[in-house]
Amino acid sequence: MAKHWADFQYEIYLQGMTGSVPRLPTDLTRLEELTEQRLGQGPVGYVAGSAGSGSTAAANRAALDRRRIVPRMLRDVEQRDLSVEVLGRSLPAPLALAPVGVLSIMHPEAEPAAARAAAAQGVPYILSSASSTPMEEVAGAMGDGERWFQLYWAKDREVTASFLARAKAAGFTALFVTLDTPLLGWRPRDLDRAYLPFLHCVGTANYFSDPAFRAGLAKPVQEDPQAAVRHFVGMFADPAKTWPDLAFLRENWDGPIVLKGVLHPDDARRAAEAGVDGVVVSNHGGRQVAGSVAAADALPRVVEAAGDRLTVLFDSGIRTGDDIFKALALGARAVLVGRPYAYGLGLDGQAGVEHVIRCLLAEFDLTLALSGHSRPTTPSADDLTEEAR
Ligand SMILES: Cc1cc2nc3c(=O)[nH]c(=O)nc-3n(C[C@H](O)[C@H](O)[C@H](O)COP(=O)(O)O)c2cc1C
Ligand SMILES: CCCCC(=O)C(=O)O
Repeated sequence: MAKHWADFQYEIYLQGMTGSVPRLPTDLTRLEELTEQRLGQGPVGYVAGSAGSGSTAAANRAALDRRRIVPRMLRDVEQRDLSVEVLGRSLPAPLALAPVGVLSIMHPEAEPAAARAAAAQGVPYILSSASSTPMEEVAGAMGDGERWFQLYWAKDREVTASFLARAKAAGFTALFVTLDTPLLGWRPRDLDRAYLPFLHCVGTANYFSDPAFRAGLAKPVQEDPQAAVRHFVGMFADPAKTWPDLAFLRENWDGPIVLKGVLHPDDARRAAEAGVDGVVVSNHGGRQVAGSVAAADALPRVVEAAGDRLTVLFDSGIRTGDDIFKALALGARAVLVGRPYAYGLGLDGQAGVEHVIRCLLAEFDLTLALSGHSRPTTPSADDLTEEAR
């Protein structure tokens, strides 16, 4: 019989016969608390935190929880194939690791460990341009794993051009351009501790190692790290950008381009007109606009507007296999997951990230089968019911 992601379940039980249990919980919602006990409130506050009073992050969860699956019976789900085509590639499952910056605050092995975990499980890794490790080093750790690159679209054209050239040379194929962070959101949990993580990785980080970025500094990073961080916050993104500016990226990147952080159907239409390949329906895990629409509530209208012109991906709030099922049933081709793998990294390095990927996909495989499906492309709105708010 073909290997299924769900086999992880019996692997765990069978290992139990020799007295061993998983090192981390299989209910991934428990990871945040454990990571905080291990690493303290500063780093975990940054990762767990969100904009304002946290209402958007809560709404993301509520919008997924409110939708309930209506399982179907007797539909032969013995042989399942979770693979999906995304941006011209066949992925083993509808999952990728979301770009999460400054991972050295979670674990000293940081992004390379997360990227190795993704490559080992065959899942694409989207490297953040705010990585605490230079992108070439992360790419070098990945073997032939699928490398996608996330761009914060800098004010300084030379810095953007340098990032694109470096990413291309390092073998990154798709470009994820994050649109929802032209400014950093209002994040009280970090503000109250005056905790901005960039000073913690100024010696190593991707930005600070970039020649075009360094050219803009009056003194070398090591001599005045605070000035380097000040320069970074002033230029990593550009609130003056508008839709026509996308032409610069289209001209300077040969591979697929995906716009991350689209919530309005008209923005999806503009994305299609701009000639990009996809969008990620996302509110940045609730970290940017407090009071914003829940990502899952925005998804169906974006899917409708995209038609067959764009690949629609989804993130913000995915914690379980049934969340993945719901996002696909609402029209996403695949999902990204952020915080859970950052906690897995914090608790157990590469192995912790692999644990998170395997738990999510085992539970998704079982949810799919137990709901009467054997392919991730077949769930639809007909498989869901929506409870009253
Ligand atoms: C600590 C942290 C750092 C992040 N850094 C980035 C980043 O550098 N670039 C980006 O596009 N998104 C970034 N994100 C947003 C994620 O890519 C993703 O949209 C979000 O985490 C999804 O929500 P989830 O954490 O609920 O899965 C970050 C999220 C977190 C939690
Ligand atoms: C400068 C912001 C980079 C990290 C980020 O996107 C986040 O914390 O959400």
